[in-house]
Amino acid sequence: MSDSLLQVEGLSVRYGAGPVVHGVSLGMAAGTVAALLGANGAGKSSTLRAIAGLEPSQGRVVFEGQDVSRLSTAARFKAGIVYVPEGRAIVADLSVSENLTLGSYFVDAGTRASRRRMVLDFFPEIANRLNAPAGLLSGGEQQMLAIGRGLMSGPRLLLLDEPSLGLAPLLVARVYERLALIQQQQKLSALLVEQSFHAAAKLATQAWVMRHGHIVGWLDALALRSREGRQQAIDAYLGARQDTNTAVPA
Ligand SMILES: Nc1ncnc2c1ncn2[C@@H]1O[C@H](COP(=O)(O)OP(=O)(O)OP(=O)(O)O)[C@@H](O)[C@H]1O
Repeated sequence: MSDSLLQVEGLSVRYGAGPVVHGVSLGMAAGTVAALLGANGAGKSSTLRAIAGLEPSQGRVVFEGQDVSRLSTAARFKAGIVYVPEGRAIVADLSVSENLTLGSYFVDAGTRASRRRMVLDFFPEIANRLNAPAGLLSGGEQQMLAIGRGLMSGPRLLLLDEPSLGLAPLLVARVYERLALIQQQQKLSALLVEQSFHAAAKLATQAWVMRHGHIVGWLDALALRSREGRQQAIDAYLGARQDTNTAVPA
C-alpha cells in the first residue's frame, strides 16, 4: 500500500515458555486511527509494546516504508513511533510542566514552546496545574498529561495503551473527545489498545479483535458503529465465533 504508515507482518512476542502474541499482521494508513480490541490478557499491549520496540519480538514492523524491526526503542521514537503508557505511568514526582518537557527533550526551544501551547489548548485541565506534582492530578488529568507528553515529541504515530483504564465513564468520554479533536486538527495517526469497545468505536475507523494472542476478527468503520458489529466483537472476545465481520485484510 503506497499510503501505508504502518505495516506489521507476522509479529510474535514471547516472555517465557510460549508466545503470547502469535503472528499478528495489520496495517494502517497515515492520518487514521485504528484499534486493537480484546479482553484481559489477549496480547494487545504486548503487540503495541513490540511495535514500539519495548518488547523483543519476531516478524516485521515496517514504518513509513522503512523496516524498523531491528531498530532500538530510541531509534523508533526518533522515527516518530511514540508509545503512550496508560496514564498513571507519568513521572509522579515531577511537575506537570516538567513531564511535558520530558516529551520534547530533543527539540529546540521554539518548537517546544509551540507544541506546549498546542497541548495546553487541548487540555485546559492540566494548563491550570502546571506547577503541581503530576502524582497529585486526578486519573483523568494524568491520562491527559500522558497523551500531552506524547504529543510534545511530535509523533508520526501515537501508540495509545488503554487510555480509558481506571477512568470513570464521564472522564473516558472527555479524554476521547479531546483525542477526536486532536485527530481532526492535527491529522493524528494513532493505534490504540482498548478493552472499552464503546470508547474505541468513537475514534477508530478500523479495529482488530485479539484473543489468546491471535487476531480473530477485523471491523471496519461501519461495523464499529453498528449494533451488530458490537455484538460480533463481543462474541470474538469471548470466543463464541472466530470470524468477526469481514475477513482480516492481508
Ligand atoms: N512482562 C511480562 N512478563 C511475562 N508475561 C507477561 C508480561 N507482560 C504480559 N504478559 C502476559 O502476556 C499475556 C498478554 O498480556 P498483554 O498485557 O499483552 O494483554 P492485553 O490484551 O494487553 O491485556 P490487558 O488489557 O489486561 O493489559 C498475558 O498472559 C500476560 O500475563
